[in-house]
Amino acid sequence: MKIKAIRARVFEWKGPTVPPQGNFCSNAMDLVYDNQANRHECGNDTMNTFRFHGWTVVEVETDNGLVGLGNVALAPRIAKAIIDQYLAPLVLGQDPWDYEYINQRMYRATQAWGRKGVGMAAISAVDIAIWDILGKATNLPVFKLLGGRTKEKIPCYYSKLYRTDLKAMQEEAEKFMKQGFRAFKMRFGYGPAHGQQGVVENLKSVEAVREVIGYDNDLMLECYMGWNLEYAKRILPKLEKYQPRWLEEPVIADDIDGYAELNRLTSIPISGGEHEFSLLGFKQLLDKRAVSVVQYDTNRVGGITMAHKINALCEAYSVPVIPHAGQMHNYHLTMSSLNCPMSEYFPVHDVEVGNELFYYIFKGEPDAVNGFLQLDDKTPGLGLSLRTDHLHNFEITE
Ligand SMILES: O=C(O)C(=O)C[C@@H](O)CO
Ligand SMILES: [Mg+2]
Repeated sequence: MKIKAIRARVFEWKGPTVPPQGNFCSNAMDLVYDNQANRHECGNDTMNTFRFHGWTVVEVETDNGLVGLGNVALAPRIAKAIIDQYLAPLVLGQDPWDYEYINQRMYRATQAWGRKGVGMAAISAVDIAIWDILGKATNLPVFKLLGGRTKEKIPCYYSKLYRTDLKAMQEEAEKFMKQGFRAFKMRFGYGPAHGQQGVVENLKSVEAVREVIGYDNDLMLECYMGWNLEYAKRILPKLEKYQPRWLEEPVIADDIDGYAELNRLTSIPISGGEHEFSLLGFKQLLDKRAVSVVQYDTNRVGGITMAHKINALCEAYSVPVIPHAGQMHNYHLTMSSLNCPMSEYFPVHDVEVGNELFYYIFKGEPDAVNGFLQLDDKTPGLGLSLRTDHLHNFEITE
């Protein structure tokens, strides 16, 4: 079997979106938009550079007619250019079963500029498509090629609860508790740029959600790189009484020593990884004990080939892996490893940040039932196909 064609298309959402509300998610840009002077630059939406309204869909085709689907949501137009200009010539003509060799070719050929960020994301999309082909070629789901079924079904945590008004957050938590979720991730809205008032607001939101979900459900706290070490050290002791399962991305991904200091500082496990890339990138995080939960995203880290290696590495360090975002490319890794206890799960909803666009592009994603996800033993490959019913809302670049 040989790879005969690779097609990368950018799907950009032009349909209706939920307008951002100020402070709905603390993030790395907060510190460059102070509260008053220049927030108008971002239309009062400091998260505006962290939207995922464009996705690159990759189709890899073999000489015996199999087509594998891959995806990438970081800098989609750049990812397409990387795939078209740099990766496709390395992959065309190769046997998809030589997936390790192919992944190494793409990774090594782009070392000068691609070992972090969109270079790795582009590699991920091609690699994911190759694994989809391998599943289709063997008539097996991808997880059966990685280690098989390690769980009867996958526990998942409800992930949204962006910072809106506290009553709305409580109603949202209530609604999804009733749907059977037993774990919830919420977003902080404030960070160092908002002073002590922001600290109080952050604590109020955690209090409000705990009030609804109680203490026999898991609560995870998402900072999305919006704090710094000083602020995190100040607020962490105040958060301990809420017993969060983890505190996610308190500082920017490059501040690995900051992660490690916080991870040693309190009883709250620090999590991260959705902005880390490659096997050796995660070795660095683990060697420094920077995180207690690893959250790579398979469509960023280097694909299924790389994620499978990172799963083994994390197992050796006894650090659990709970991949970022859920989505099918991650579910197969989670199903196939005992060291992956659960998945993130975004509900299907109107387009907002854009993580939810996955549901508008692909068919086949499992719905959460009572806080669990199921993968089918008989569905070959990833189990995804392209939807046609939302195409009218996308601008597609070939
Ligand atoms: O789901 C996550 O962990 C994310 O970081 C999503 C991002 O959009 C911030 O909520
Ligand atoms: Mg996150």
